[in-house]
Amino acid sequence: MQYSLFDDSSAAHPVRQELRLPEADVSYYPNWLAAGKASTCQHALEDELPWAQDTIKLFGKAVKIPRLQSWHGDPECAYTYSGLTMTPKPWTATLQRIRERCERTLNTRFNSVLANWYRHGQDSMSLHADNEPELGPRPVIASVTLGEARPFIFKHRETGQRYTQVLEHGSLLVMAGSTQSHYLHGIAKTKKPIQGRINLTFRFLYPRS
Ligand SMILES: O=C(O)CCC(=O)C(=O)O
Ligand SMILES: [Fe+2]
Repeated sequence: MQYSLFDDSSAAHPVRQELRLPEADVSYYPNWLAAGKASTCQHALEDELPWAQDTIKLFGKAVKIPRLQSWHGDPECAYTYSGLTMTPKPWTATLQRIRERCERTLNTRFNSVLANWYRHGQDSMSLHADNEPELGPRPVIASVTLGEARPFIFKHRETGQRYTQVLEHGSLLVMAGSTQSHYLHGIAKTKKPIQGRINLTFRFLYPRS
């Protein structure tokens, strides 16, 4: 597919908003990708990735996750998520382009990405922290939204205080510092009739020693 994610000036100096969450480091970049490019990426990823509804173990029972997923990365990355060990599939052209753009905005490296496809309002992700040992103690997690806007919920682990940031089409949310130590995050179900959303969370995994 012929399109460039790099030929617009907004890529070099995207507008950044700092979210006011105590004991966290969270930034939000609205319109990080222009709407047309974000839609092109969304539809390319729908076709490109080998989406699957994976199964996790919940209290000893096999349960299908309420969304589709696909995990991609450099060959040395293997990742355990809710008891499910995944070996990464190779980067596709669209994932690689978005990865490079994230790396350029944040001046950091990512070696893997978890793609999530929330097909409708009944697809969700329960509250969790991205705190697997492979991520290290203060991971930088870059989360790109393509498609329907969904509220992203933060819940402080000690106080229980909740914060919501609606993640819009083409936006980038970055969680860094001690965010994962102090907060859980997730995407709730909704009864509203809504369109699909693809979310990409780029991570850097340290090899297991
Ligand atoms: O869909 C989202 O915005 C959240 C995804 C997420 O938290 C994850 O993949 O760990
Ligand atoms: Fe997460």
